[in-house]
Amino acid sequence: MITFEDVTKIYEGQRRAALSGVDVTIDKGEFVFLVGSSGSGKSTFMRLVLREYQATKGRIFVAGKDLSRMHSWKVPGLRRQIGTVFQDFRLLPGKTVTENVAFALQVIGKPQSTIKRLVPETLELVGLDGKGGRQTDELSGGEQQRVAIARAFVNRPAILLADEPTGNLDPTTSIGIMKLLDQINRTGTTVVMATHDSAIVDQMRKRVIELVDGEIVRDQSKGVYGY
Ligand SMILES: Nc1ncnc2c1ncn2[C@@H]1O[C@H](COP(=O)(O)OP(=O)(O)OP(=O)(O)O)[C@@H](O)[C@H]1O
Repeated sequence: MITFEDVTKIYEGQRRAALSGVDVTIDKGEFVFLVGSSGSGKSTFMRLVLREYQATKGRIFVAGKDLSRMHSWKVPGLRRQIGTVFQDFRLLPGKTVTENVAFALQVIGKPQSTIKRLVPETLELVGLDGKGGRQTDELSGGEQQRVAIARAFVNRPAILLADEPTGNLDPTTSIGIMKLLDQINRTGTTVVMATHDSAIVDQMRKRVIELVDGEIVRDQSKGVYGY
């Protein structure tokens, strides 16, 4: 589903590589934690998958497509196959839960009938049944993250990228969010999650890829946060 072949990324004006010689394959349906200290390259990895940036060297394949050869007009199509979730939720202010989730389908031109069906179905899946009419700023952090996950998943993407999704949440709420991501993964969606949350990584026992200064130093199945 995601393959990096000897990928190096050097941002413009930088001397040091943000990612260096990264070789990795993430198969369809896998759940992978990306760990590493701040600045080790986790977000850069995700931005390359989304083709927010191009690799300086090497090749990246996502859902069978070579991103270095992809025309820019095809990038929106790529991103439709990838849901994203962030630490700071990034919901639309002044809009209800339903409006936030529906918006993701409206921008890709889905018919109203599909939106009417998919939004309540997805809100139920993420545990927000009955909360569609609420303003998102009235919700708890955990509930807001559920809205963000519903929005990311409503189009049933092949890949879900989560960058520190539990970073703003307390441990109990975080466990609920992880159960939800695990449930989404079990539907066949490939999940890649960057995190500093050692307790969660140790508890979930999924594949762990560790970056240090842009290089993969560990790739462990059923791994833990640190040795
Ligand atoms: N747009 C940019 N321009 C220049 N340098 C950047 C840019 N984005 C990231 N970097 C640099 O690339 C390196 C990797 O950063 P990246 O954001 O990928 O790390 P990270 O592991 O996600 O960190 P964190 O855990 O703090 O989110 C860092 O040295 C960072 O300063």
